[in-house]
Amino acid sequence: MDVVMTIAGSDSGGGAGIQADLKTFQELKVFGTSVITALTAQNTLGVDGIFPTTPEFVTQQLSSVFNDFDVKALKTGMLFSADIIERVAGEIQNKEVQVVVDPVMIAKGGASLLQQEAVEALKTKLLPIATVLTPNIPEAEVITGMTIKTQSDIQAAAECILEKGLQCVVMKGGHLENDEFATDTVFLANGSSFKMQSKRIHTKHTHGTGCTFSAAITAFLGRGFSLQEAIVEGKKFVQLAIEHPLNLGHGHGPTNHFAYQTYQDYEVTVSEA
Ligand SMILES: Nc1ncnc2c1ncn2[C@@H]1O[C@H](COP(=O)(O)OP(=O)(O)OP(=O)(O)O)[C@@H](O)[C@H]1O
Ligand SMILES: Cc1ncc(COP(=O)(O)O)c(N)n1
Repeated sequence: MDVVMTIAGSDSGGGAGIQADLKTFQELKVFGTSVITALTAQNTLGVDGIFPTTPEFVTQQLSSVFNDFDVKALKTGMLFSADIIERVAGEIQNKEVQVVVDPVMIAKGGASLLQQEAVEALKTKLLPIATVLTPNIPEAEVITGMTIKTQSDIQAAAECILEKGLQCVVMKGGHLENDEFATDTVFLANGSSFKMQSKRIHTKHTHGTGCTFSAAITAFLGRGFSLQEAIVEGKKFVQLAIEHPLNLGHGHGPTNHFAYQTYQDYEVTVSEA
């Protein structure tokens, strides 16, 4: 069985973070290991508290897993501080592992999951060793310092991000104003690009969509899919998870990680960007 890893924060409400990642890994038939960067006291209504792990203990968790398992692919989610980012980058930079970076910054409820001064470490330490980055539009704006409104802004921001040395950036369109479609645009370092379009679901149950998407990409990479196949199939996984909500909690509820196995009937439209 292929082994993958998530390096992220714990969501006590189970919809995002480590919990969403491990559920996704399980559904996609890879063996999930985890390195916890912070505990959050959280539910579908918001984040009530954050208790970060010490950077030393993040390193210890990474060593324990890497000393025993052949990790094929990993993802990072909530990393919280510059210290933790530096520890993570230091531990993974010489490993033969595909690295999916979900640059988690702000939770849906508005809580900050990444300290402001950590953005520089993300850009200079983690992006150069990433295989793929999956920013939403506000995250891409913070990383590039650009304002992103149009498709040409998306392209310019993606090109700026690719200059950091990673192989691929998936610009997620969940936050774009479009009533009909949720469109993500994928840019590769070799100059090619493509669009992935799915039906926009009108629901408030989108807690953890970004975590679930990046975990699904990681699982497919771990299983040996090509980068493009892993990204497109990851989009299908998150689409089905949003489309068949569980209706849990009183706020922004979790997505449905079981849906991919139950309903295999969705086709993501892939076209030229
Ligand atoms: N309402 C929706 N209907 C269908 N797909 C959606 C919807 N909202 C987001 N998506 C898709 O879900 C994936 C995650 O995108 P999103 O922009 O929500 O990430 P995110 O903001 O980083 O998520 P999170 O806030 O959970 O970290 C993308 O593929 C996006 O297109
Ligand atoms: C531990 C953790 N990691 C990531 C998110 C982002 O998810 P969302 O933006 O859906 O709140 C979160 N809320 N909590």
